[in-house]
Amino acid sequence: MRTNYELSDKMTELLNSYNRNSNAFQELIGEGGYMPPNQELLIDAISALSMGKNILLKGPTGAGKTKFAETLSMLFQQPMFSVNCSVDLDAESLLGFKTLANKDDQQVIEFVSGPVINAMQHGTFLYIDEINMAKPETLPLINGVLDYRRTITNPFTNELVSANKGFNVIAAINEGYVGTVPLNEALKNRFVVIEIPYIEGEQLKQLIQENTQLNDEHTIDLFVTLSADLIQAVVQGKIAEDAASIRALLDACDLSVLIPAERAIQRAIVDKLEEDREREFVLNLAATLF
Ligand SMILES: Nc1ncnc2c1ncn2[C@@H]1O[C@H](COP(=O)(O)OP(=O)(O)OP(=O)(O)O)[C@@H](O)[C@H]1O
Repeated sequence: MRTNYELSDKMTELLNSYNRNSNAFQELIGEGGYMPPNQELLIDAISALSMGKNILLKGPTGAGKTKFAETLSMLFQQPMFSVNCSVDLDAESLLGFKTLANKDDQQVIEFVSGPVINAMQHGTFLYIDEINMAKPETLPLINGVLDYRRTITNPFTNELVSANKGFNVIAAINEGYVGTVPLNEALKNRFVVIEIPYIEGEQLKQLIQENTQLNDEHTIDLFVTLSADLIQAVVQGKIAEDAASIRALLDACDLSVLIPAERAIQRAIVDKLEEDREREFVLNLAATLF
């Protein structure tokens, strides 16, 4: 495989174990904490990053996109600088800013690098979360960083910065979420897209067992069923996407250890919904299960 930088020993071990279909592959992924819904998703993300391509993790809220990025950063043994996008994101929060500093009793102007420049210079991963929350005019600033050039002329210092070996970009997008804007085509074009769906069934059961304090198997099974029903209701347009978030489900599982499950669901899932009919729908669902 042609790579833009040498794979770490751990990566080589990982790909070898995958090729041999060994359990070591599962164990290595397990260490990072992300539970992939299928192996293709994992292999495709690892392959793209190994070849120096940017990946765009696309999926609903609380589907594990950030967890996946952290797991990839662990697998590649690459620290990760992060940018959280919002409408306020500007060149300074991406690239850095100038400030006054004291050097040898003299005041000098220093440039403090932001996450993009830091990740490029250190040759590490850069995670851009909620990439479609940024104003459309902001991110094109880093188009050159994201394509074959892997460079940027820092507008604050006028220096040309080139990415060091190992620099890679992982972005996350939650399409259709309130406040998001469609991703600019030129920007989207610079990524390989990896869809991140919610995990379900046995995998979700295992995630609940490993990540919450709930250990009653029957109750866990009910939460797994609740999750499947919520996902279906989202697909049918009956409730907002947030209702099916695995993050919220894990909170409900935890709370149900100390308070009744229905109330746990109300606090963790129902009360975040905007409309009465959505809240009623989920409450009814919970009442039929618990
Ligand atoms: N497949 C999964 N494997 C491991 N953890 C998961 C998975 N899906 C969800 N989670 C858990 O759900 C919670 C939310 O995950 P995370 O923050 O990564 O989601 P996200 O997709 O980045 O959400 P958002 O779009 O809201 O930022 C975390 O506690 C995470 O561990």
